[in-house]
Amino acid sequence: MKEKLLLWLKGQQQTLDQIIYEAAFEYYQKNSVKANFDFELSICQEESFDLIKGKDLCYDRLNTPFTYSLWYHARRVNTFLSFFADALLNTAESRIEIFDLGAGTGAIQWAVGLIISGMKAIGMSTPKITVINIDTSPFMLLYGEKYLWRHFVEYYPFCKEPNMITKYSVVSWNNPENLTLTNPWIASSYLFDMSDNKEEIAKGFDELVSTFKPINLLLITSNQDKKVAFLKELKQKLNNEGYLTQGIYTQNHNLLFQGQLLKVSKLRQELAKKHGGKGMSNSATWDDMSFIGLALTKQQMMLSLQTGIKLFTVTERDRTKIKLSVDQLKASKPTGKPTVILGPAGCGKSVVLTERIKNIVENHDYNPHLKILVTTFNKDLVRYLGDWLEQILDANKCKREFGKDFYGRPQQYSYFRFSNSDKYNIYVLHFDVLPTKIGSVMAKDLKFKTYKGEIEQFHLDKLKEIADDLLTESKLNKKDFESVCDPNFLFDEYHRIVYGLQCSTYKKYKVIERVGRGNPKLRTNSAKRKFVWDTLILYVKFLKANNLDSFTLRRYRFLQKLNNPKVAFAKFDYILVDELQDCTIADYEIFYKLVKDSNNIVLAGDLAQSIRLGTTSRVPRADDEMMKRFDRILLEGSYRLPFRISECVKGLSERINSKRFKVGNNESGNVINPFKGAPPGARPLIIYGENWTETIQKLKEVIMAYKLYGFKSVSVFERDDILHSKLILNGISATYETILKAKGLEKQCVIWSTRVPVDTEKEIDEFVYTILTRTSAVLIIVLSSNIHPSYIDILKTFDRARLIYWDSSSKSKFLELCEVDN
Ligand SMILES: Nc1ncnc2c1ncn2[C@@H]1O[C@H](COP(=O)(O)OP(=O)(O)OP(=O)(O)O)[C@@H](O)[C@H]1O
Repeated sequence: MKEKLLLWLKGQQQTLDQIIYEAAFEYYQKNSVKANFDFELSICQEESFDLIKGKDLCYDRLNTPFTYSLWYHARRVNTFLSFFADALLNTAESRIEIFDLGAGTGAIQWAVGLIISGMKAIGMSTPKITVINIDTSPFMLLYGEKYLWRHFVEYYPFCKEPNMITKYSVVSWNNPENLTLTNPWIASSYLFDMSDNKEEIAKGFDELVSTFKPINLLLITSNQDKKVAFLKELKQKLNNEGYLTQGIYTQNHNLLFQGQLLKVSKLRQELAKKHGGKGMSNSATWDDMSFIGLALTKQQMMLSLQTGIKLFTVTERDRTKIKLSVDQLKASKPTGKPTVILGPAGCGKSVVLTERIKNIVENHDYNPHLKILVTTFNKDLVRYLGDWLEQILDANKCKREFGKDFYGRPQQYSYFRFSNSDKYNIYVLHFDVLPTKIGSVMAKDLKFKTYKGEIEQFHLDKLKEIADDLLTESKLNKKDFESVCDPNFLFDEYHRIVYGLQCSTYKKYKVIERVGRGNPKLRTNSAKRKFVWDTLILYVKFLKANNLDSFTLRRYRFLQKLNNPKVAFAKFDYILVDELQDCTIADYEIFYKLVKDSNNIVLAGDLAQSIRLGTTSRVPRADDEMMKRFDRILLEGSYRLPFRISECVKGLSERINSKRFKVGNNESGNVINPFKGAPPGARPLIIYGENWTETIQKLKEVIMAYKLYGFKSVSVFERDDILHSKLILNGISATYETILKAKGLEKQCVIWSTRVPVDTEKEIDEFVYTILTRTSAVLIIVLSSNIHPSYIDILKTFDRARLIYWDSSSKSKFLELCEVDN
């Protein structure tokens, strides 16, 4: 029978060539009209050589599957035929579910479809087969389904349902229809080829094998020394677990199909003539010289599983479904010691904090006397933390109540009250409302100013006015003092040094070490320092005289009250703070005064996202007397950022760290590293348009194409209202964002517009880094012609192999800005 089947299969060579050609031709006709088609094609062609060079191919461009199918698809089908012919002829099962991990354009599905068509043709009965294609690239899966497979079943109609059921899933498969898995086989095609995280993927693969207990396993990898060595390690492990090696398939193995794909090669040559592209004119062949395959088998009890399959760890937004990692779990256990949890953007600090609260509450068995404060510096994050707590706390044992403003409108902050409790047990409050909500410090608002921006501007204008007047009066040399008259500098100096380091007297201020403040430098005891102090004193006097305050002044009054032994406060049993990078030493002092036992303070954050305090931010250190006993926990890897984006922005995160050392703050931030099991996702996209029409047109195309990654709306950073409204006018769902509002939160598609400079001079790196690390799926960077020089410096830190230029003008502009030869 095998001979007969092989003979039938051999006869299909030309038909398969024809199908790949037809699918590609249809794709070409539909897509070659696109403005960036030529550029895309040539880059995809160039990038496909990365595979040969042993580098990672990212599979995240529109045309990647098209060029891939014209070279690799046929080879892969050829590779898989021998294995599946052996396996299908030897099985007596009536149903088989094949999981193809790293399915790409679906070569396994083709091989299996061809074999069962052949078995049918020679009169054999065939099992009913379900193929579940799982891949990290939605582009590859889409091309496999909508082009290749659609044409394939026209020629091999036996492969339609019910004989063969095909499914496609990006990254993981949840078994949405509760399919009963009776006889799963698992194939992993080139899954362990990713250079950086193959160990982690192998770990996940091992878990899959023990969960699904597949009878047949097929592992395929590129035939390169390191990858073969890795495969051998894996083989050893699986052998130890009882899997027997059935066969090793290499290029020497007798491949069924030989020679050239004539139709496909002809198309390649036509494409080369019309569009160019390195190597495009080369003929495609059926030989596969570059793989090694390993088939394993284990006879075992069949299972009836209804579970799903997870290829990578995907960002999970539903708090109840998050399975914490071992490190996260460890960090979430209350230790009876003050704790600092540090880690890069998206490593799960907020997840850990909420889990720790749950543990505390459960350890105290929802005791109605328990009093916990959860606070952070961003209103929306306060809401988010409250939502997460609501999801994981026992709804039968506590209820949430939202705070209300003066007019009774619900606010983002909330409280949890346990059953049988006559007071709030958990306070989830924005830091800026602490003085008023728990310190009874009256807010002296600027009644005539409504918006936060307006209020801030009022303070800046006042500082400028006071500094200028003082300079004129004191007859100092204007030029020498210009830098210290900058109202932004004065505003920050007041918050970060005078309040932050609690310099209540000039005696202290004149000599204090202003760690991390950079320029302008103020020598101790200098005339400049005295000038700054006098200005700030006049400013505070002005506010007091006019019955006004600022958020810093309110905090200061709160701390004064806490320091006053005559004022009694009902203290908290536990205090947990998210985004510690926004805490000054004075803020830490507030926490110390508010907690009954300083062992019960937990702080979490990331100094690299320090957009308020910049390089002055610091975590409690061993040399701070009151903070000596802090346990430090470091979490690693970002669950939020797709692998490729982490790789791209790593240089920027390293630069932020080294900058801190340069200004004398030796407390380093956390360099971002992709979480090893994170899905690759798409690389950041670079777009440039000569004018608005061109920019919006390109953005529309990109958004349409990359929606495959699952986002519905885009988030426009930073303060670019024109871009935001133009997108809305063009029917694109978009939100207008500022990083002060969005820090600590995440968005599915971030657009960073480089058109508007951020309104801070010093923390640009931290600002932009925080913007770039908000995305959980897609990042689009829109270049502009008059881009701020600091933004150019940031673009220069990007790993260029980890960028997608949308078209040639976007590429030229990027390289021109970064002064790199095109
Ligand atoms: N173990 C996990 N499994 C799956 N998803 C996770 C896991 N841990 C965290 N996440 C997800 O990763 C994202 C980032 O988590 P979180 O907001 O806690 O990170 P963070 O360190 O606080 O980020 P930032 O520094 O930006 O504030 C969230 O969507 C969260 O649900």
